[in-house]
Formats: sequence, structure tokens, C-alpha cells
Amino acid sequence: MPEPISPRDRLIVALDMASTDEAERLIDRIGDAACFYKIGYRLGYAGGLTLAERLVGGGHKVFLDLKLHDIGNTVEEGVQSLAGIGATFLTVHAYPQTMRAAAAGRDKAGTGLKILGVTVLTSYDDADAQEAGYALPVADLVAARAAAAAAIGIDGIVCSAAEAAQVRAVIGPDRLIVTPGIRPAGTAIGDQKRVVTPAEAMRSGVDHIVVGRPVTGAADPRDMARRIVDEMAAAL
Ligand SMILES: O=C(O)c1cc(=O)[nH]c(=O)n1[C@@H]1O[C@H](COP(=O)(O)O)[C@@H](O)[C@H]1O
Repeated sequence: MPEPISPRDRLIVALDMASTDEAERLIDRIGDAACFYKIGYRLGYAGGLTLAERLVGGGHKVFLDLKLHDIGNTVEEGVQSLAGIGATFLTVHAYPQTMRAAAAGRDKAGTGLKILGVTVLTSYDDADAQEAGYALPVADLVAARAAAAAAIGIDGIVCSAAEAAQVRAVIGPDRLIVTPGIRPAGTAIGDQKRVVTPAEAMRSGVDHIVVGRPVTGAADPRDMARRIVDEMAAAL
């Protein structure tokens, strides 16, 4: 069975900010209320990879959310380059060829970096999936991609907590489930469609939740991070 994860380690704050200065100011304000940060497109393309190394050096955990998807050789080599940063997680889109290449890059690098397969984005509902050419309902597509990820040896799955129970049944107890689309009660949903509260996510067997705007846009981000951690702790 996997090691127990503390409620604070379960919260991953998405640093979707325009600059590393802005991100570092937010991390200072949050203080010890969080220790795990996600760097995605916005910050990653604005100096975020250098910040990632600094954060790892300072004892934080980092999730590189770069959602790689390309020909196999490019993905494998990209993963090998990123593995040296010392991040805990890296995302790739959950297409079998892409996941096999990412697993090969991870294994060649041997740094302990874990690969997460992004199944179906939490901003998609069934109509969005249909528009993109998929006949399956989102939940079935998520389960199929999670099964492929597990068979390939991917370390964890990104999906909505709404599908966590179905995904857990497919991937077993040892792989991770990481869920964005988290909205504490009373916070704005924005462009997300498959949203779940922190407590519901814990009750459905999720390992980590990713929270961006509800924390980064809060009047008091430290207080919001603490409330989310407390809500998870009470639900576990
Ligand atoms: O891979 C991700 O992290 C991700 C996958 C997904 O399906 N949905 C999703 O929202 N994300 C990311 O999770 C974060 C959610 O941010 P908020 O909607 O502001 O909480 C963003 O940085 C997204 O890029």
C-alpha cells in the first residue's frame, strides 16, 4: 500500500502567474500553509523552470504541468531534459504513444520524477468531448485512458475527482490520482466544468488536489490554503 500523505502535502497550489516575482510573492504570503506548487504554461514560459529549481532547492515540492504531447522521440528527450530539475511530477497527455515515450525518458533519467497522464481536461464535459471527435462520455474516456496509463507504467492520473472512484478501480491502490477542477464552496467556477470540493475529493479517494484561482485570487491566500487543508483533514 502507498505511504499515507499528510493533508498539507495533498494540496498543490497552481502558480498561474505572469512572472516569477509575482509567484514568489504569493509563496511568501502562503508561508507554511502549503508546500507543493504547480508550474504550468503561463509561468513555465516566463522563467518558471528556473523558479522550479529554486523552489526544489528551498525544500518545496514542484509539479511541472507542461502537458507534453509530441512524437515519441521528442517526448522522451523532453522528459529527460526536465528530469534534472528535481520536480516531483510532470504531466503528459494520456495518449499511449506519448505515455510510453515519457516512461522511457523517465526511466533513462532515473531521477525519481513521476509522470502523470492527463486524461480529459476538467474544462470538458460530454459535449466538448463530442466536439473534439470522441463519441464516449467523458467518464468512460477517462477510465479508458487511465487503464492505458496504468498498463504502460505511468505513475499517476490527472482527472476530475468526479471520476476518481472509477479511475481507482482501474489503476489500483499504488498509482496516484491528482485532481484539478477543485472549488471550495462559494468560490467561482470560472472555465472549469467537472468541479468537486476538497472534502468530496478526499472522500472519493484522491491523493492530491490542484487549486489555482481560489487560492491565488483570494484576499488572504494563506487563510484560503489553510481552510482547504483543514477541510481535507476533516474529510479523511
Ligand atoms: O494538468 C492540470 O493541472 C490540469 C488538468 C485539468 O484537467 N484541468 C486543470 O485545470 N488543470 C490545471 O489545474 C489548474 C486549475 O486552476 P484553477 O481552475 O484556477 O483552480 C490550472 O493550472 C490548469 O492548467
